Amino acid sequence: MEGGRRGEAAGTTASGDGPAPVFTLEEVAKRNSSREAWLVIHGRVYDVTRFLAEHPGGEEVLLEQAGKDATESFEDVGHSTDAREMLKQYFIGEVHPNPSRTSSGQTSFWSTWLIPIFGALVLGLMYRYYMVDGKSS
Ligand code: HEM
Repeated sequence: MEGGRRGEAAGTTASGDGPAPVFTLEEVAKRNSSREAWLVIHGRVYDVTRFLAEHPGGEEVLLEQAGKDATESFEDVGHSTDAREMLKQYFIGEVHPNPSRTSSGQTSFWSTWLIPIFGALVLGLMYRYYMVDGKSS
C-alpha cells in the first residue's frame, strides 16, 4: 500500500510497451451500458465494465460518461494519484486520431495516385498524336 512501487503491471493487459490497439470514437460510443462500458480519458480508452461496481464515486457517474470522453468529468472530481494509477489496469487502447478514414485507406491511395498517372498518360498520348498529325500534313 506504500506509494513506492511503480510501473508494475500486475499480470493484466500490458499497458506500457508494444503498439496499443486503436479505437474510433464510434466504436467507443457503442459501449455505453452496464453490459459494456468504455471511457475515454486523455485520449486513451478504458474498459470500466468490471470497475462499475467498485468505483468509490458510484456506477451512476461512470454510466453517465460511458461511451464518451470523460476527461473533463474525471479531472473535475480531482481524482487522487491512486485513482490515476487504477486507470492503468482498465486501459485497452488509444483513440483513433482520424475517425472518418478507417477502412477506405486503400481506395483513397489508388484514387490519389492512379488519376494523375492516367491523366499524364492521356496527355502524353494526345501530345504525341497531335505532333505526329502536325508533321504528316
Ligand atoms: C476509470 C476511471 C475512474 C477511476 C479509476 C476512478 C477512481 C476513483 C477513486 C479511486 C475514487 C476515490 C477517491 C480518489 O481516490 O480520488 C473516486 C471517486 C470519485 N469518482 Fe472516480 N474514477 C474514475 C472515473 C470517474 C468518472 C468518469 C467520474 C465522473 C464524474 C468519477 C466521479 C467520481 C466521484 C464523484 C468521486 C467522489 C466520490 C466521493 O468523494 O464520495 N470518477 N474515483
